[in-house]
Amino acid sequence: MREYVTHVSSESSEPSDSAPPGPGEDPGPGAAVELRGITKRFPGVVANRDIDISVGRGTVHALVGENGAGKSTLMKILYGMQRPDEGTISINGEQVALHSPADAIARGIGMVHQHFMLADNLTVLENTVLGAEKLHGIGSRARARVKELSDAYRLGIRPDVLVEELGVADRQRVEILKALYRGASTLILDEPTAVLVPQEVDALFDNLRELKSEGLTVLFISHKLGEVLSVADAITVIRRGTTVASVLPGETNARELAELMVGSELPSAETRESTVTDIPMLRVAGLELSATDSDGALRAVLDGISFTIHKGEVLGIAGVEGNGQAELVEAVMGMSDPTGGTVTLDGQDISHTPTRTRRESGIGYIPEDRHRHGLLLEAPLWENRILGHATQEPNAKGRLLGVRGLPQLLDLKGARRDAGRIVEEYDVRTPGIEVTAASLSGGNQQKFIVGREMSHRPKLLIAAHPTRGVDVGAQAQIWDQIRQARREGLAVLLISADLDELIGLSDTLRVMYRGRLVADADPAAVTPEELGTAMTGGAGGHLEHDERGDAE
Ligand SMILES: Nc1ncnc2c1ncn2[C@@H]1O[C@H](COP(=O)(O)OP(=O)(O)OP(=O)(O)O)[C@@H](O)[C@H]1O
Repeated sequence: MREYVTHVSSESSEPSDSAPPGPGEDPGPGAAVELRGITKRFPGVVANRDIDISVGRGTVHALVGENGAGKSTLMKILYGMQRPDEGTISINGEQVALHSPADAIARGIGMVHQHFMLADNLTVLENTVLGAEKLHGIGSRARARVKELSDAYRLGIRPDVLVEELGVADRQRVEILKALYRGASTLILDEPTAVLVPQEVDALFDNLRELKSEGLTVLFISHKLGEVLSVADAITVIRRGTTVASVLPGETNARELAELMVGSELPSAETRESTVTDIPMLRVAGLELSATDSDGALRAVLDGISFTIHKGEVLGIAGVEGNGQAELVEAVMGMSDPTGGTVTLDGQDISHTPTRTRRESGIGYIPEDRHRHGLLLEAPLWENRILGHATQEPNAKGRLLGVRGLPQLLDLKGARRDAGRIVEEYDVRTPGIEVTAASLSGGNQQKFIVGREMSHRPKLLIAAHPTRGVDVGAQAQIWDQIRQARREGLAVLLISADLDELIGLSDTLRVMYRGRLVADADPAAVTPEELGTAMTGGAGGHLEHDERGDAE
């Protein structure tokens, strides 16, 4: 295995003088990517400041840093989506100007975004060649090339399957294949493990090692420091827009990395203490929902779901994405119309009440898709303070007018003031509350949503992936906030792909598989691997399997 690791130092900031390789020529050792003195300014923010990174060809290079540190901006610059204000980009020793992703692709840069960009109703093969070639009449050459790439990198691609039938891990492999098909020799992956279960993470890392052994270069962003240490050959730490260190995984550990990222020590984890009462807060009984498959068959997406969450209890639901968790959340929030079953909140049957009423009755909601359900991306932050809470203080004033459909008067000053408070208390890194939600980094958007939802002191918090995309420091802070509220009686329905989060926060853990709750696990005893097995339909370990899936 070849390893090229460059430390950020004065010597390494010398410009590379190696000539670009000719077509088909072995590029030999050297840097696949060199970024020198990259600076990028947005109004009120310097997102990247004099960044230096050298990524060795044929290595896996990780980029870590707290939320808003500037990682995504830097990767967007390398993928031609943003132009730097200063600095140079060299690819395989040649200085380049990238005006668009097409330029980057032509230079052998591929990117797999966090939100996949595949067309559900097309096959894997069609998705792979889409954009690179005309779709009608995909020739046998394209098919052969897809198979060849899939075999060479052991991606296990089935070309004729519809993408909608694939799970998250398979979709990710299609995205990787798609980049390889376009000739990528350097792959950028943005938080690739955020949505994978442990077994899938292992499989992805095998794929990355395979790519590396064939001479490809991988550059990835991650907040999961344990994973970074296990797969990367080199790690660059970015803090407040600039590179502060480049380290070797063998010479550091997660704590040290976290300290480099945040510039201070991390809060230590809290010990487990139970605050569960015997007062039911949310009772879900016999929830049923069906959906029509692509072949026209009716399939149960919620199949007799029953559970109770008490005051002071966190009920965690483990499951591979797409097994009904999203539908369960929508049903409890009143965003869908289940065909059977009841939802009771604090003794009130809310099965047929609209979402707004449910929120007003005390449900806080951290949605899975923050862009679709959590934020108005083009609106300023203070307006986002109002979203979902337009009839509640501090966003509304006066009494209800009693006229149907007329809300209270909006209290814009109140909303502004409180948005400022959330920014302060939840350490949302932003130049102010007047900027759009879209201009915040992903992790900072998430912190704002968590702050907003916790501000209304909900009785029940529905938290879908509450710390997805946030850095380790902010994650510890959000966990503390949830634990603190739980101590004061909050009930939480927690859906998460982060098994450490599920195990660490939950008082009760259940596994969802194909629309049913199929197993119970003791959070104090179960391991992430055992949970991962149950989530993919397996049995064993510290889990009690429930044949009917409706133990209530
Ligand atoms: N289009 C934009 N307009 C204005 N500001 C922006 C824009 N994109 C990013 N920023 C700002 O640049 C800074 C860096 O953001 P970036 O998304 O690169 O951070 P990140 O390290 O990827 O964070 P995270 O881990 O939360 O994804 C942040 O302060 C962000 O608010």
